[in-house]
Order: sequence, then structure tokens, then C-alpha cells
Amino acid sequence: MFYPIMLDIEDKKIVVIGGGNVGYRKAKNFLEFEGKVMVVSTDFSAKFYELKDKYGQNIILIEDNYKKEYISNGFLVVAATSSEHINRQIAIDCNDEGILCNIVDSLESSKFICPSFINKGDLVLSISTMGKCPFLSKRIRLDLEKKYSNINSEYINLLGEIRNIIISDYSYKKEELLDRCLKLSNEELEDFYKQLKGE
Ligand SMILES: C[C@@]1(CC(=O)O)C2=NC(=C\c3[nH]c(c(CCC(=O)O)c3CC(=O)O)Cc3[nH]c(c(CC(=O)O)c3CCC(=O)O)/C=C3\N/C(=C\2)[C@@H](CCC(=O)O)[C@]3(C)CC(=O)O)/[C@H]1CCC(=O)O
Ligand SMILES: NC(=O)c1ccc[n+]([C@@H]2O[C@H](COP(=O)([O-])OP(=O)(O)OC[C@H]3O[C@@H](n4cnc5c(N)ncnc54)[C@H](O)[C@@H]3O)[C@@H](O)[C@H]2O)c1
Repeated sequence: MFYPIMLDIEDKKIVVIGGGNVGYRKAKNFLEFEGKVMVVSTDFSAKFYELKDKYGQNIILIEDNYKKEYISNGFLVVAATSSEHINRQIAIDCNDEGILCNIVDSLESSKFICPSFINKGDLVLSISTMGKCPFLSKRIRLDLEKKYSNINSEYINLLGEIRNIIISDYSYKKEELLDRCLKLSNEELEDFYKQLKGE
């Protein structure tokens, strides 16, 4: 069973082996959450050079075949090569070293898996099917993206400010007020905030 968790990846060594489509998707997601990623691959798809331009020192590209030394002291490792054999070897090496690994072609050998997610600053929605059907995870993500398209980090911050006022001044009707907030448009929420502050 996989337990859903939010991991602090700041200043941790993250290694992705394999520079194709899947390795790209995994590396990009770590970078989006301010991780630092080393990618080891025999060759790289062109999109990796765009990541290098965007994220600079946070991504290191090593053009080489996989060797065990690359995962040494790793915190997280993703095996995303096109070779089933190499991916299995990476799983064995990670187990020997006690490193958490995600083996993209083997749920059974993975010690963590990557959910589909929507990142809206302080609101993160993640979806997993425990590996049963990633296609469904993606479909639900696309549906949720549409449904919650009005939510952005400004909206979450504003809700946070309003919640603070509600807790300190109106705690006796906290639920009722929060419920009202969630029914308001962004503009109406701004007005409500001003009203609460007495402006
Ligand atoms: C969610 C997402 C996140 C991400 O990749 O970070 C993700 N897979 C995504 C897409 C996707 N993956 C595949 C297809 C083609 C359709 C199909 O085969 O179903 C599509 C659809 C597409 O690409 O359109 C093929 C596939 N995936 C896995 C295997 C191996 C196996 O099943 O053993 C194979 C067969 C490979 C082969 O054929 O050789 C395994 C895994 N994929 C997972 C995650 C983990 C479980 C997630 C969960 O619990 O749902 C897990 C277990 C491990 C892991 O990768 O962490 C991302 C959507 C991101 C988004 O856009 O929102
Ligand atoms: N988990 C998922 O979401 C998911 C989705 C689709 C496919 N897959 C699986 O992911 C794997 C990779 O798919 P892809 O589309 O990225 O393939 P790809 O062919 O685009 O990329 C594979 C990369 O692995 C590198 N590579 C091969 N042997 C290597 C070695 N010995 N050392 C270092 N690098 C090596 C290649 O140079 C290439 O860059 C496949 O096994 C596929 O079955 C997983």
C-alpha cells in the first residue's frame, strides 16, 4: 500500500535515471516544487535543455550509462530508462542502499509512486489510483482543473486572511461564514474582506 504524503525535498539529492519523455515529466515536477535534480541518461530529449535554461543550477544533466555511484546518498531515485533490465537493477541498488525509489515500469518494485497533481500555490490536489490506472488519474486531474479554474494562490491567500479575522472576531459562526466565502466570486470575496476589516 502507498501512503499519501507531502515531502520536504529542499536540499535533498534527487536522481532521475533516463532522459526520455517519462524522465522529463518526473524531473520537471520535482523542479516545480523547488527540488534539485540530477538526471543521468545515455541521451536526452531536447526538452531537457529547456529545463536547464529555466532552472539553471537546480538541474544537472549527466550523459552516461547508469552506474550505482550516481545514486549514492540519494534521497529519492526515479528509474525511467527504456531498459527493463536497468530499471530492475536500479531498484535492487536502491534497496541495498535504503533509498526510496520509483520504478516507472514496475509498481511492484517501486517504494513510492507519483500521483497526478494540480499545483495552485498553497493548494495542491493530488490524485492516485494506487497504480491501477494512471490514465484515470490524469482524466480526473483535467476535470478538476476545469472545475477549480477560479482558484489561484491570490484566492487562497485572501481566504487565509479572511479566516484569520473570522477566527478572532466571529468564531461563534465560523462555519457559516467560511461556507459563505466559498460561494462568493473572487470579486465578491474581496468586497467581503474589506467589509470585515471595516473599510
Ligand atoms: C499520474 C502520472 C504522474 C507522473 O507520471 O508523474 C503517472 N502516470 C501518468 C501518466 C501515464 N502513465 C502511463 C500512461 C499510458 C496509459 C496507461 O498505460 O495507463 C499514462 C497516460 C498518459 O501519458 O497520457 C503508463 C504507465 N504508468 C505506469 C506504468 C507501469 C505500470 O503500470 O506498471 C505504465 C505503463 C508503461 C508501459 O506501457 O510500458 C506507472 C505509474 N504511473 C504513475 C503515475 C504511477 C501511478 C499513478 C496512479 O496511482 O494513478 C505509476 C505506478 C508509477 C509512477 O510513474 O510514479 C501521469 C499522469 C500525469 C498527468 O498528466 O496528470
Ligand atoms: N510511469 C509512467 O508514467 C510511464 C508512462 C509511460 C511509459 N512508462 C515506461 O517508462 C519507460 C521510459 O519511457 P520513455 O517514453 O521515457 O522512453 P524513452 O525511450 O523516451 O527514454 C528512455 C531514456 O532512457 C535512456 N537510457 C536507456 N538505457 C539507459 C542506461 N543504461 N543508462 C542511462 N540511461 C539509459 C535513454 O537514453 C532514453 O533517454 C518505459 O519503460 C515505459 O514502459 C512509464
